[in-house]
Amino acid sequence: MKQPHILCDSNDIAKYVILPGDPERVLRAAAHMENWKEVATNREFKTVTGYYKGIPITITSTGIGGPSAAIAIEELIACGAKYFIRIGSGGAVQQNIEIGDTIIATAAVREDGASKMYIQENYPAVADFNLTNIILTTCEALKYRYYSGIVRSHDSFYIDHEEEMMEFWNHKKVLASDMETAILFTIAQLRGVYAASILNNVVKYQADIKDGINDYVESDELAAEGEKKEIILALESIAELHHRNSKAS
Ligand SMILES: O=P(O)(O)O[C@H]1O[C@H](CO)[C@@H](O)[C@H]1O
Ligand SMILES: O=c1cc[nH]c(=O)[nH]1
Repeated sequence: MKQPHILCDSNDIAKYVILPGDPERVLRAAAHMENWKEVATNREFKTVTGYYKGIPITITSTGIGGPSAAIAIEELIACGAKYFIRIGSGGAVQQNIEIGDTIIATAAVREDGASKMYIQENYPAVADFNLTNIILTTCEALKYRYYSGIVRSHDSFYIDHEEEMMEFWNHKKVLASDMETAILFTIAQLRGVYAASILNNVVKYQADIKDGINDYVESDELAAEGEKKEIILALESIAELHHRNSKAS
């Protein structure tokens, strides 16, 4: 049965799934795979399935924010997906994080609305330890500059107290903001699938968000390089995970 929003069924979806927000990033990531084909595109959800080092992998865009990400994730799970790696963009909440740096989330502050519709706020949004550990060791091997720790997922860009809010989370050692990591981790824990999240930093801490996003849209070289790194990191991590899964079975 085709799922109502992603317009895919279980024949279209691999066990390993990569989740960018942006549908255009799906195609840029697919360019690193072999024999891929676009399975479906509907609204913000673009799905391709192909192979990386012979391993079937699906890439689906989630769109912006928790509600659309939740729809994509639930429908992908209904199609049999088991492992999810988000490849997102984020805004730094710490001064030392540069544009294009890689952020590997261990957990997310649930400042979004969608995850609260699923379960009360004291339920933690945590990354899958095994999958995240593979990403960390793969990142070390690739020699990417990276940070690992807590991120914050939110629902609103242009609120009046954005600066104070950033300062608050800066003091709480949060690394970066995005909009989908919290819902991904929450749903994965509730449904018994495995999730991790990699963010490419596209905005310096306390820089004007709009300028940062514009730089990104204008393909700022560092941000584009950061995106390429997160794509390769996700694909290489899935290759390592698959290798371990095959040995264990
Ligand atoms: O670039 P993506 O993966 O969409 O991620 C980030 O970018 C969007 C906002 O500009 C939000 O979806 C946020 O989480
Ligand atoms: O600052 C930023 C940049 C990307 N995504 C966010 O959620 N925040």
